[in-house]
Amino acid sequence: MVPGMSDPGSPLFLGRRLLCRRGGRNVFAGLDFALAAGGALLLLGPNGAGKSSLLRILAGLLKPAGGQLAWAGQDVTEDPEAHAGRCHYLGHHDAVKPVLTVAEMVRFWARLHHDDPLVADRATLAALDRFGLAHLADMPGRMLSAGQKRRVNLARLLAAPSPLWLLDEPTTALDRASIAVLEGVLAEHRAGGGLVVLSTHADIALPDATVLRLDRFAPAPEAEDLP
Ligand SMILES: Nc1ncnc2c1ncn2[C@@H]1O[C@H](COP(=O)(O)OP(=O)(O)OP(=O)(O)O)[C@@H](O)[C@H]1O
Repeated sequence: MVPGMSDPGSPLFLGRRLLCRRGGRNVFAGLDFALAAGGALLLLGPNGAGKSSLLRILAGLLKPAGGQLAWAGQDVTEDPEAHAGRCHYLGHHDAVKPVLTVAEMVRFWARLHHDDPLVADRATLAALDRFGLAHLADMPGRMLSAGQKRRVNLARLLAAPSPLWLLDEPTTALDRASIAVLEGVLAEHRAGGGLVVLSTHADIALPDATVLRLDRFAPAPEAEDLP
């Protein structure tokens, strides 16, 4: 069981009447969701529908123009640090440092999470192994391919466990075998009570996920948007 989880079945992470406004325009409005431990939200919709914006709102990186977000019944704005501590947010850009090796980057995350360096090192090795990166452990970030960089980012999900995974198009640049590994990792995270919110334009197995089509929450054009 991931630390910080409540009983399976009861809603743990809730969004109510979320309104997203960017660049002076409403992107989506009236968006509700409820996720219990082990639950998943699959965000779909065309380019510009607001998938990345919603993920940034859920991570606390972007303030919604309206609505509420609650974790275990508490508004997340009451304790933003606690919320940041329970999220793993993976955006479009891979946080890969050109001069650090694969192992150094993953170990950085593991040591943030695990106080005992031996435990952190074990978690690093396990994460590298799971994402097929063990043979690249000593390779600097600048020499990695796009898919290898993406796998380094995904490895931190395992190296530094957290209950809420917010993943923006995580399959980008991954080959089919790596997508299968990711699918297995997501399933294990959920089986342990973890939550997943994931946007994608590709096929990925996320059994029993709640599907949110962001374009369905597009508000009617505002007066100033009309020609
Ligand atoms: N930094 C920004 N400033 C202003 N508007 C923005 C900004 N980033 C995104 N937007 C706008 O917000 C809307 C939603 O963008 P977002 O990136 O959330 O969509 P998306 O569904 O993730 O798209 P894609 O499938 O292309 O990744 C778009 O109309 C976009 O132009």
